[in-house]
Amino acid sequence: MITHSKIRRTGAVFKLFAGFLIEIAWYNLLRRIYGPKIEARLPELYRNQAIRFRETALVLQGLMIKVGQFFSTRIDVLPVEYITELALLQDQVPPVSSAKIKEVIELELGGKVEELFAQFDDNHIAAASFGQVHQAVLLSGEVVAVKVLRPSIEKIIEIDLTAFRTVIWMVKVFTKWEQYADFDAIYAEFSATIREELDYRQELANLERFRRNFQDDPMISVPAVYPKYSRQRVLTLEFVSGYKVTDRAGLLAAGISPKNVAGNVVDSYLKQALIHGFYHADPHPGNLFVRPDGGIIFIDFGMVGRITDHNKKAVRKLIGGVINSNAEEVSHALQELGFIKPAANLLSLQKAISLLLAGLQDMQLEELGKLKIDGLLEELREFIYSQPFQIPVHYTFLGRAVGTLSGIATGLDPNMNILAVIKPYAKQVLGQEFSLLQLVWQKTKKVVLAGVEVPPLLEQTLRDLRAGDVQVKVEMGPVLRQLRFQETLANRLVWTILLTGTGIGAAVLWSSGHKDIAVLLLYIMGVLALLLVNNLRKRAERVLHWHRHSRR
Ligand SMILES: Nc1ncnc2c1ncn2[C@@H]1O[C@H](COP(=O)(O)OP(=O)(O)OP(=O)(O)O)[C@@H](O)[C@H]1O
Repeated sequence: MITHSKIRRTGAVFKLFAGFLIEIAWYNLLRRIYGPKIEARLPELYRNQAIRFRETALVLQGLMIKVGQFFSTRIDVLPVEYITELALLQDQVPPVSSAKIKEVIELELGGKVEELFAQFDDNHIAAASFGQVHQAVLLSGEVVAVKVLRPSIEKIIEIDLTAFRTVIWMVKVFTKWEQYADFDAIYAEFSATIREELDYRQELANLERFRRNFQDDPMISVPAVYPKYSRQRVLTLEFVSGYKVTDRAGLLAAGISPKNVAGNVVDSYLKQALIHGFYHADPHPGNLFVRPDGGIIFIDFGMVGRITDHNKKAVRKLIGGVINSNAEEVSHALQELGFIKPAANLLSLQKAISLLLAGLQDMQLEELGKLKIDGLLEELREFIYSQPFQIPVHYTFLGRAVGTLSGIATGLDPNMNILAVIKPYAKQVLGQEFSLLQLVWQKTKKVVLAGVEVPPLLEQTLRDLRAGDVQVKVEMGPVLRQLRFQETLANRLVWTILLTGTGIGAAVLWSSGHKDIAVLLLYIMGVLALLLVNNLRKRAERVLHWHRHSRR
């Protein structure tokens, strides 16, 4: 039985993540003592953590399952041991009884299920983290998929969101990971997206918008919707079927070319991102069906992403800059898109970009055509980490979609030629009469025939490189440091209140017989004390560091 208790849910999440952080701190300490040989223990540590995460998620359900499923596709974020364990969450979500599901339907649609539908299958088709899907037949004879929110899921999710806020707070205080990501902004975006997913009216509107965007494209379709049978907690859709997009053998046996299917999927995403500015943000294989003609049916519009006109313009600038090998234009476009950290040194960055562009230019046309999407993503990721880049929060979902998509596309067509797929868009998106392929060829030819042509900025960069002068780093201004100092006092006060509060709470609960909760509070108090010590240590280190610097 899934618990609705705020204390128990928050306690379990807190305990799990506090355990993770302590283990990581312990590992780091061991590594400092014993050196790199200790790294052999990492896979085991990750596997154990992932198993504990999965087990807790299956007990708590709600947001934990969603988060686990979300990260199970993020090969770019989590180690493979995590991915393998979390992937099991896709098929292990415990279902709700059909009686409970029918109660929700009857409350929402205002009638008896037997009167609303000619048939309703008590066996579910899918039990997802937030909802459950059942097949049914309408009185008019259409076969439909009825998607129903789990009972009380909204309440559970609100509790879990608060628990995750606590985890973020813990990560911010206890680790230095904040330098890699703006956790507050990610939380804000994540919670807004999650709340949208809890309203099927929103999903219906998203689906209709997607349908309109693709009305002239015969290769992309979505199920019909039945608004009369849809409310906030119930969504009734045409029942669709098709081949699984990852079933290469099945597609081949049915005479469908996996290469064409991959082309259709990638093509539809280029349209979504570059032309419509509205994309399906959860393209996992279960949400795509392949039609017998190789076309794609998209389902599940709970999570969508939007790209503003301003950003679309910047993307065009970016593509133009890459094609013309104009590092200045590329860096400005990246800046407009929010990919450059505010304190970055733009000149150094432009130099780094011009190196990258020159690398692209040096590449033969054939090599460029053979670039595989996942290889490209890997290189891009390394580049992003080594430079003053940040991934703006609203691209977190696009990043995940692209990651999942590249897995699907390369699975279907390992030799996919990205240029051939992107080519038609270069013309449409840039609004100019030219062929990307021709342009790249011209550039490559120039380089190949005339020897290495070095643009002036690159020439300077190469000189700087030799002189060891290319360094791209983030500079934190003195103002920020000042602000941090002022935060310290307020933080101390919060710490004291938290520690005393938990202590008093534990004593009261113990004396009133709630020993298990009191023990949990004492546990929390212990972790808080550890955090406080760590926090004080970090501050002391920082003060010492600044003193040393200010004396220079
Ligand atoms: N219109 C439909 N026709 C046939 N099957 C459907 C339809 N809609 C949903 N399903 C089935 O139900 C499953 C879950 O549906 P959907 O992805 O829309 O729900 P969800 O709650 O958003 O799940 P998740 O969060 O796991 O993506 C699908 O993978 C599919 O098997």
